[in-house]
Amino acid sequence: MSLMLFGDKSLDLSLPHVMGILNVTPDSFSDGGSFSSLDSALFQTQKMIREGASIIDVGGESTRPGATPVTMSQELDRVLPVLEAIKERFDIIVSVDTSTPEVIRESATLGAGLINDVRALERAGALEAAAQADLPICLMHMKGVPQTMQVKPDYSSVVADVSDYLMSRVVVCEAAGVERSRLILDPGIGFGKSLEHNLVLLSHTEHFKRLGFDVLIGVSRKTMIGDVLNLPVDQRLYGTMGANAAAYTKGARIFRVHDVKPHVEMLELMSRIEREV
Ligand SMILES: Nc1nc2[nH]c(SCCc3ccc(S(N)(=O)=O)cc3)nc2c(=O)[nH]1
Repeated sequence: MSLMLFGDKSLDLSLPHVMGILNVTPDSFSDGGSFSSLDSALFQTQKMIREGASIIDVGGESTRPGATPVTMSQELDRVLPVLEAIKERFDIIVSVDTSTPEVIRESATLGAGLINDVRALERAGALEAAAQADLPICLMHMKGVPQTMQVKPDYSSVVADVSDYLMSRVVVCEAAGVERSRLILDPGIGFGKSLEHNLVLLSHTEHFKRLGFDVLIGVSRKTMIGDVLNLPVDQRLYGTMGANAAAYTKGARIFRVHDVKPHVEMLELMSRIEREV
């Protein structure tokens, strides 16, 4: 049993947990912004909860390669109404996928249970806002910026480089008063990585676990699946499940996915069998 507090709820992170993706951006890379309206966002949220999601991840800024940056007010206008509406209607942990201090602060006030920052609190003011929010924080590695991160990404040793970076962010967080027990690490699949880099990172998921942190993986429908299987984004479920299954066997416990039910069922069997003595 290893409980982690997520706002007013807690999760046993010795068990796998599915984080359902709720993109409230018009250009989200995989569902084409089909959840732009509040009603459809709530419908999708209800569906993912019924399918067994432990966390709903709300993101107001698309950070896929080539994405155009959003303004702070755009991000606030997209995220906060959805967060508020979800908290009013459902009993679920809501994580907010943001790098923006004001969004971190407002989201914490409105009852967010996790800050999920693809920029590992690098933005000015983000670290202070997250420290004050007293919430768990996912620190993810991104090399460069979404607009150019996929242009010939290069590492001397991708596992060492990514873990050194994440540990440097852990040190900075601790100095700001964030206890380690609140931190989750994420190698950032697809964020400034080649196919090979992504495969090596997934193969070495255990390395991040051995650093003493819970690990979150976000591989759902991403290009690396398409590169391996030569399939379009709407046919990458099985490859996504394979990647998540491999990451599970190597210690990952939170899986950020579009397809909740398949992963809940897959991970139920995997965790039951792994626990059998
Ligand atoms: N913690 C965490 N949060 C996340 N938020 C997102 S948004 C996805 C952005 C994207 C889309 C597609 C590609 S690609 N070119 O590899 O297909 C890369 C990035 N992802 C993650 C992730 O992984 N972890």
